[in-house]
Amino acid sequence: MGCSFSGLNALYDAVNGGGEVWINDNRFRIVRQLGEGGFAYVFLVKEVISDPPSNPGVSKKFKDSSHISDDGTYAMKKVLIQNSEQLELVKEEIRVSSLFIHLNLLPLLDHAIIAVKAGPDQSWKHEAYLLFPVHLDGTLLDNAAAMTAKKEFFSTSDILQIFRQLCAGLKHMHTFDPPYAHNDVKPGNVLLTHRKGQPPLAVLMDFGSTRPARRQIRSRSEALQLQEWAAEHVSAPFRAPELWDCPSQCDIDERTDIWSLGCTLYAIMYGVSPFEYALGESGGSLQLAIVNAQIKWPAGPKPPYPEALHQFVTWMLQPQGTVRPRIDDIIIHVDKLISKFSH
Ligand SMILES: Nc1ncnc2c1ncn2[C@@H]1O[C@H](COP(=O)(O)OP(=O)(O)OP(=O)(O)O)[C@@H](O)[C@H]1O
Repeated sequence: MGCSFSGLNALYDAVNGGGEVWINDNRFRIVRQLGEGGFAYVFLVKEVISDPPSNPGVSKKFKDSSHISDDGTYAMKKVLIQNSEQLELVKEEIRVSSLFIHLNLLPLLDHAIIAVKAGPDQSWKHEAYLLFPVHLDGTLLDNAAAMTAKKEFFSTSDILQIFRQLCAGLKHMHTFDPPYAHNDVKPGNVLLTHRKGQPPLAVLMDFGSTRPARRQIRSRSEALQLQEWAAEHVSAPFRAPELWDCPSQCDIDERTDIWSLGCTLYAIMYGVSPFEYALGESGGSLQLAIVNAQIKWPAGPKPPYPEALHQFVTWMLQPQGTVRPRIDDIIIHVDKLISKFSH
């Protein structure tokens, strides 16, 4: 077994062959695949209730959670672990995901790491299973792409309400003790749920790159180490300038996320990060466009977003991290825009 199998086969192989998986004391039936990432597959699963319950109350954390779904469906992420470094990364993702409890941050409900015999040499490999509430309306990226295809756009009011919720989730992380940076804020990491008569619910997910935010860089080698880490963990079009070209003497903080937040607000409006847009079809260096904070706005009458939103994005895309606004400043400003543009 390994990456050559489809996710579903791998899962059936790994777990007793019946399309079912146990996570600690709870049994789930796999309904379908929802998505996939680098080394992960995400499935829609439905809890199988045994009669009588096999071991009631043992998996306490999950059973006590306020996120038990009405119809027993959840999202289960299966992570294929190739080596000890990946095992440590998954353990860190599990640790960090368990820290935050906030309406706009996807909670980890339960998890299990198992060892399986795999591959032609039947060597031992690890697999991790992470259980989350499911959001079936897709990510902000999926929604923006579907709308662009239909030549539709989010209203200014919906954009501000979605953005406000992301800020609320990030504020929880940025004001944690110690403060955490999400490090991968982008439309593909925001799950949306449409609600009748209300703006969509926005939930920030994927804490695989989340780390304590504050780092003191005091040498060339520390700067290079940070750049290397960022190249692997922070999506390039949304990555802050100081993570591309880090000075040998500097203090990095959670404002790397504010840069990504600015790119995300742009992408909710125009479908791509501002720096992907700046490069256009002619190509060029993404890094150069980012460190020069080269922002271009799509021309044309549609979509008709107010200039105040453009200025808001430009404010967040301040190339110098130390003078970039903090999440509290952003929230004050977005609340003002909400009262101005929402009716
Ligand atoms: N709770 C959920 N509800 C519905 N769909 C989900 C859920 N979690 C993840 N997905 C889907 O699965 C996809 C991959 O999930 P996720 O981003 O957690 O994986 P990843 O391996 O960390 O991805 P990446 O390589 O982009 O970092 C998401 O883009 C989304 O489409």
